Amino acid sequence: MLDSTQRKIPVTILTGYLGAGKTTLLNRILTEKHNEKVAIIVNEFGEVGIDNQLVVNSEEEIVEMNNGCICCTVRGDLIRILKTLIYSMEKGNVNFNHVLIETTGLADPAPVAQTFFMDQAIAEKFEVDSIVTVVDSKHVTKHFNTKDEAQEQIAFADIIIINKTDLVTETELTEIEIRITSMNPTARRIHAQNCNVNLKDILGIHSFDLNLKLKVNPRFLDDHHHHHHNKVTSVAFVEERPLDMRKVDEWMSYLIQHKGEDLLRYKGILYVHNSKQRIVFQGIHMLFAGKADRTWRSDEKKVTQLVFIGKNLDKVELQRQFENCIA
Ligand SMILES: Nc1nc2c(ncn2[C@@H]2O[C@H](COP(=O)(O)OP(=O)(O)OP(=O)(O)O)[C@@H](O)[C@H]2O)c(=O)[nH]1
Repeated sequence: MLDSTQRKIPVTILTGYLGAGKTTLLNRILTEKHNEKVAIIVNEFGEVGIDNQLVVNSEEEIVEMNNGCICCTVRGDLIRILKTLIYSMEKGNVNFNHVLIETTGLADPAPVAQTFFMDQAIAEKFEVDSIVTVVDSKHVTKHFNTKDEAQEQIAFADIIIINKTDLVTETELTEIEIRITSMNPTARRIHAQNCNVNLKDILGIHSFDLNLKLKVNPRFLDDHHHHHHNKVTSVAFVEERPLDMRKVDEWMSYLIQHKGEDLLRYKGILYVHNSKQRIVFQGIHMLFAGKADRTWRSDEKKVTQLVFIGKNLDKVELQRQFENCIA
């Protein structure tokens, strides 16, 4: 049980634009050895939760929040979840000494961090350890001038993981680094591939400094957040009939060619005809990969779950194209 003499529970806020590598980092935290026992809160933008199915099996406590963006509509949920976690720990039902919040790729981290200062009960039990922002080297230059969220995530970070360095040249990487430094000169920058960072560099580092955040945003502690995600919407499909993989591939080629710019993120688990394995489907703009994942378990329902996040998404058209892929 926590009392006032005990240290507060450190909280890592994990941000990064859509597809940057947050779940990849989360899986490292869940599988690699470190001293923390981490309770995880995962928030996704689409109404169908895919990430929870891409997270490795582990004994850690994982709570999903799928009904809105953590920085806007579901901040109340976040407070409730944190209070429930404390209550469950005090009852001896769960055990953790660190909390990690994976935000949606569109979340502004400031209001999430603000939660830990504005709600007194939360502020008594928790403290922000750091804001860790994962950057997709391949796509970040697209976002520098257009995506407020991506910029806020960088500006507000304590640690910036410059990920996917395998997809860019040395020169491109230097340019990205210069740009990021100009946006946030104080954050520590770490280069990575598949977020292969030393977890000691990101967990339990006490690098969140409120005064520094107030310099970045003097209104950080004002409680009026109006964040409209720049007309980004999501479309999700859930289908129990198996899909024809050849048709899915054709559909993806078509979408990438015609809608690649607008498709910020698309991902899912596919139930494919004549395949014993789940097909995991991952896309960011024009970069798409579908690969065989684990075998379907006998105790689970085979079902396709697919989410598209982007601008100008035509739900009716996508629905028609998706239905055309049913085997
Ligand atoms: N080539 C390459 N691919 C990577 C790297 N890191 C992650 N990926 C891939 O990028 C895709 C997106 O990674 P995720 O970890 O799901 O990204 P995310 O930030 O959790 O995505 P959202 O939650 O949808 O915003 C996946 O297909 C990863 O395997 C990397 O360093 N290099």
